[in-house]
Amino acid sequence: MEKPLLPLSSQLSLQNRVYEVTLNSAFLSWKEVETRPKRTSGNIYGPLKAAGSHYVPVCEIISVQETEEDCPSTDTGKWHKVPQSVAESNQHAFTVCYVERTQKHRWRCSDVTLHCTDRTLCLQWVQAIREQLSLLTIRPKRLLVYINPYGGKHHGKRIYEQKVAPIFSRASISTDVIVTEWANHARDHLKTEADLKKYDGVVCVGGDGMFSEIIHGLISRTQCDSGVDQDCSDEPLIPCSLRIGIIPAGSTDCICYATVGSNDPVTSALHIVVGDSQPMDVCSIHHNNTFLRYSVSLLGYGFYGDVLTDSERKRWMGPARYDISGVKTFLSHRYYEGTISFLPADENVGTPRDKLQCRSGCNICRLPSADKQVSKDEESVSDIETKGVWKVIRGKFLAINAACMSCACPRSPKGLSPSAHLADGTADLILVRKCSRFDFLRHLLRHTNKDDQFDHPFVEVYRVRQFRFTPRYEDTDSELDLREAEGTGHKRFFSQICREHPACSCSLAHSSWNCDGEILPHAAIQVRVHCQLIKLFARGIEEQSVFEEPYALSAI
Ligand SMILES: CCCCCCCCCCCCC/C=C/[C@@H](O)[C@H](CO)NC(=O)CCCCCCCCCCCCCCC
Ligand SMILES: Nc1ncnc2c1ncn2[C@@H]1O[C@H](COP(=O)(O)OP(=O)(O)OP(=O)(O)O)[C@@H](O)[C@H]1O
Ligand SMILES: [Ca+2]
Repeated sequence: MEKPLLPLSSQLSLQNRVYEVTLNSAFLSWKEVETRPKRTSGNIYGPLKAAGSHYVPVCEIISVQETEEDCPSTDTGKWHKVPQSVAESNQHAFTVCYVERTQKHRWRCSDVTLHCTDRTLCLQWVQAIREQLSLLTIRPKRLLVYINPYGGKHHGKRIYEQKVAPIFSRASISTDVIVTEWANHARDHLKTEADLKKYDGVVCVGGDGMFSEIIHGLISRTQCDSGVDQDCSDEPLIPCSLRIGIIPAGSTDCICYATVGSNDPVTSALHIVVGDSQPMDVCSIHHNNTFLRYSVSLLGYGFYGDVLTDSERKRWMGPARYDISGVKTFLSHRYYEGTISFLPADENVGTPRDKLQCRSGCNICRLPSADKQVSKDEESVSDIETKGVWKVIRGKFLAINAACMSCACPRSPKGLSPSAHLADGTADLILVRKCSRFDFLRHLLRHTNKDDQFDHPFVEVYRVRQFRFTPRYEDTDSELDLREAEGTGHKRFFSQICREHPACSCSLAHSSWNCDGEILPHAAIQVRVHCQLIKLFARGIEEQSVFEEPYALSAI
């Protein structure tokens, strides 16, 4: 058959009606054609413009296939009706499966079956659409999939088999699937064993912890292959080339929620199929000259560290463990003392308190950042950063949180820092100073509604590129306190501090860092944001209007 020329246009039938169907390099469209008599022109029959017009961008078509009439279709198992009308009296049809947007940023597979007058025309349409799809080279063809069978409510395997695998096979994506057998199985496999050249991407089925395993495996492998020493906190890291997909099946799923807008497995699978790409910042965390971990979502000391420590003992409860531990930690009302020093970001990346939220195609994330200027100006990242002025804050805190992105999740739909950006090379540092239980509750409540959680006198927030934290008990500047602690025992040391603050009923204690849901072994840490170190199969959260009025005719 000859190569079909574009635009291709034919009158095809759909549900007993005739449609003008057109394919060009950007869209597949079908518009109803009426064959009722034109009143103004007597007995002449002619097409009238009908209301129902549909436009599907070619980049959102998942697949096309010839449809066998009067027998079950191969992938849906549904029986097609025997054509009744004159228009459908022929048996030749093809089905186009495409992305449809529904509520709350969710995507669904939708399909349309168009009937042709003869088989040649039908094959011409199938060939033309397949040819356009083959030009979309950004789409993955081969994926390496890791499933954590124990994440969230332990539904990972079922979610993958029932909801995701059928979509991948419809889109002709081949997969190698590994169901993990122990914690860090996926990380170590990626780091040392996996033949990454075979794949166009890596997919994890699980929660934020499982995603963390994948990035640790991929980032370490990339640095190792390029001879970069991860222990050296000043050395720039090499970005990973493989994209990562997340099929949410965890307890928080904040990385999926904040990059796609929902925690729906079908939506995530479709973002993978269409080959979306969303760069993302990653924080590296060091203790002196030892690399500890990477973080992409929450790095939290104090409240969120304690919630995590307590919740790890309650893993058997599933996602509810965080709420139980959250209430318990809230009631214990512990505060922590220490010093935070940080390098503020340039003003052109906005501030955590502006209302500019990171959305699909975000302009802030497209700005050249200090990190990206490095190759142009032949100046190292550390040269640029040392020109900045470090700020130092010492005090008593209920929580110290760093969010590399919004951390939006079902528990907090706008997240810990609603205006944080996915790929701007900065993190938002949120300091919640010691305050009453009631005030802290007001602050927490604002994570669940539209009110500004930073609009409290005891909350400060800074956009930073690097920061350091030293808890008071490790702070060499507090030598007097330390000597006192050594000489008389920690118990007396802490009780003395509490006596100094009789008005507040909180108690001073040591906490741990919650690093994307993992506990860090050190409290004194150095953190640096690496701009766009990884890429996800996502596009950021789409503006609401994109799916409310998908493709207004005036825009085409
Ligand atoms: C009054 C209601 C207040 C609700 C406040 C909800 C704020 C929720 C903010 C969630 C931010 C999640 C950031 C993402 C962190 C992930 O990298 C990590 C791994 O998945 N998840 C967690 O650490 C899991 C962290 C989960 C934390 C849950 C905290 C729940 C606090 C409940 C306090 C209730 C006080 C009630 C007093 C009577
Ligand atoms: N086969 C396995 N057996 C035990 N643990 C595993 C296995 N595979 C992965 N893990 C570990 O399970 C932990 C939790 O997994 P995951 O993040 O998928 O779920 P979650 O903790 O319920 O969700 P979230 O991280 O979103 O709160 C991760 O730290 C991961 O390293
Ligand atoms: Ca960021």
